[in-house]
Amino acid sequence: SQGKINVRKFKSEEDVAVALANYTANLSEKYIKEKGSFSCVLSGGTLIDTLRKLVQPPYSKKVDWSKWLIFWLDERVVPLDDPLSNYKLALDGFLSKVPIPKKNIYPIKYYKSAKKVALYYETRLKKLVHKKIIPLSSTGFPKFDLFLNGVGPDGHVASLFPNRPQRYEKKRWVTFITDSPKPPPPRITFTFPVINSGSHVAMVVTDAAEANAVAIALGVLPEPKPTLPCAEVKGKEETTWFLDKDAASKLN
Ligand SMILES: O=C1O[C@H](COP(=O)(O)O)[C@@H](O)[C@H](O)[C@H]1O
Repeated sequence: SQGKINVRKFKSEEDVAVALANYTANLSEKYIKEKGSFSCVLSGGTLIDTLRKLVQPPYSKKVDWSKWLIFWLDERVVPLDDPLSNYKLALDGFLSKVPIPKKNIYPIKYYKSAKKVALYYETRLKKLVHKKIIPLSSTGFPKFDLFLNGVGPDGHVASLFPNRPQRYEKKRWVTFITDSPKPPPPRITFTFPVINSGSHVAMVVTDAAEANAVAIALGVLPEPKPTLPCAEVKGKEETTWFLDKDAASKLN
């Protein structure tokens, strides 16, 4: 079973950034108290900029960064120092600003072959589950504490796109795509069974370009068949949509 869905609407992107910092800092405190660590899965795109308040006081002071574990929702198959890399984006905009131990950051190693990159990350995750660094959910997939997801204008989430088969993957933890409609074409991505085994999922959307996708996902506009990938995201405890005025503009 999946958890409840919350929709939080804000006047501006700035207000979303503040609320997201508060929400993430509170969850970090809760999980560290309960289990001694906090696993956080980062997407690329605009999300990293929306996280900017978290690395500033008062939030940055409240968080025990030494207990954070960082993973990626998806990655572009490019070297880690390439401007298109989601790792580089997170490093420059977030990770370089807070004292998360290097050993707790799990970048997705680059190989030329997308298939090899996906296999590498899945194998790495399986080892972490075996060592009990990440727990296994009753679903048989790893259980992360928080997913911080963005949404694309076409309704994609992670690198799971509307007209691509990866969104239907049921067995693998990580899969790959070589013809992503959004550049660059080769990417790897967590699959839906992994995302939907996560405890908390934040869907962070701050652009008018995504307003239609948001309204479809939240049942205000009719769903296409098959529905959009972003409509299929549901965390085990809760899914919280953080929307600014523009992203929420088609909800009323
Ligand atoms: O390509 C990607 O796009 C999505 C959405 O990005 P946004 O810029 O529209 O927020 C992102 O979540 C994903 O991680 C990224 O690889």
